[in-house]
Amino acid sequence: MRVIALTGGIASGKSTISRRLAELGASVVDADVLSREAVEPGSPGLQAIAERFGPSVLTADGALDRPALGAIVFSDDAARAALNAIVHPEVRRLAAARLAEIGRSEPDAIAIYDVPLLVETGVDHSFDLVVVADADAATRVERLVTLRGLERVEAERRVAAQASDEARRAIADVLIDTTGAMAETIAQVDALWDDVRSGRR
Ligand SMILES: CC(C)(COP(=O)(O)OP(=O)(O)OC[C@H]1O[C@@H](n2cnc3c(N)ncnc32)[C@H](O)[C@@H]1O)[C@@H](O)C(=O)NCCC(=O)NCCS
Ligand SMILES: Nc1ncnc2c1ncn2[C@@H]1O[C@H](COP(=O)(O)OP(=O)(O)OP(=O)(O)O)[C@@H](O)[C@H]1O
Repeated sequence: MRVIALTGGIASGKSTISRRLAELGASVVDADVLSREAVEPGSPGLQAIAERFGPSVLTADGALDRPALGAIVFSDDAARAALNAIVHPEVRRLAAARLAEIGRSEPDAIAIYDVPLLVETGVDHSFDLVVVADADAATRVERLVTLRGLERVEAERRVAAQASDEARRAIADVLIDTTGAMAETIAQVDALWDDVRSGRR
């Protein structure tokens, strides 16, 4: 099995890329999905969050109130670091387990680990290739405002809570420019897939 890490800032187009790679035959593991599993009702992660942030970050039925917690952690670096310290070790554990499972059941698989915070959490050497979805910060803010309905200030906070474009480019083996037409993103993904399948990458 080969494991390709796919990273990029918020609204950079990672989902578009991983969806296309899945269509082409890759097995995708998504850190955002795992981070939701890590805080399911009844999980130690959710309990730790409730202890650190108090009952205002829980909904009436005891689940995580994501907008409430987001409002806290995207405007407070210390709060975000505390949340990361609770959630990220569990995400890492779940990702390792999922990838190991894929490796066992499909030894020839090309696995994609879609991980928004690869720079922030530290790149180790377990990836055969690092692919970065590359859209500049201004484009990402614009997408968050126009496509996801965030207030501009909120969008800017989220972008500022992440690594810089330069830091992500510095770890990239392959850059996919996601600022053009959708078809151009797809064409770059298809070319990458051909390179990986044929061993050129
Ligand atoms: C703060 C939370 C509750 C907000 O939930 P919400 O549903 O609004 O956002 P969602 O989880 O879908 O994340 C959307 C995007 O925000 C960005 N983001 C999320 N968490 C963080 C973080 N801690 N630091 C920087 N960016 C982040 C990522 O680009 C992510 O793809 C949630 O993001 C969370 O629990 N974050 C901590 C876990 C985490 O780091 N997840 C991201 C990668 S594993
Ligand atoms: N050329 C392009 N390539 C990729 N996405 C594009 C392009 N042009 C516009 N978009 C839009 O930009 C948005 C990118 O969002 P997407 O959910 O793919 O990003 P993401 O990196 O997965 O975000 P998040 O970190 O929030 O999970 C989508 O709404 C997509 O339709």
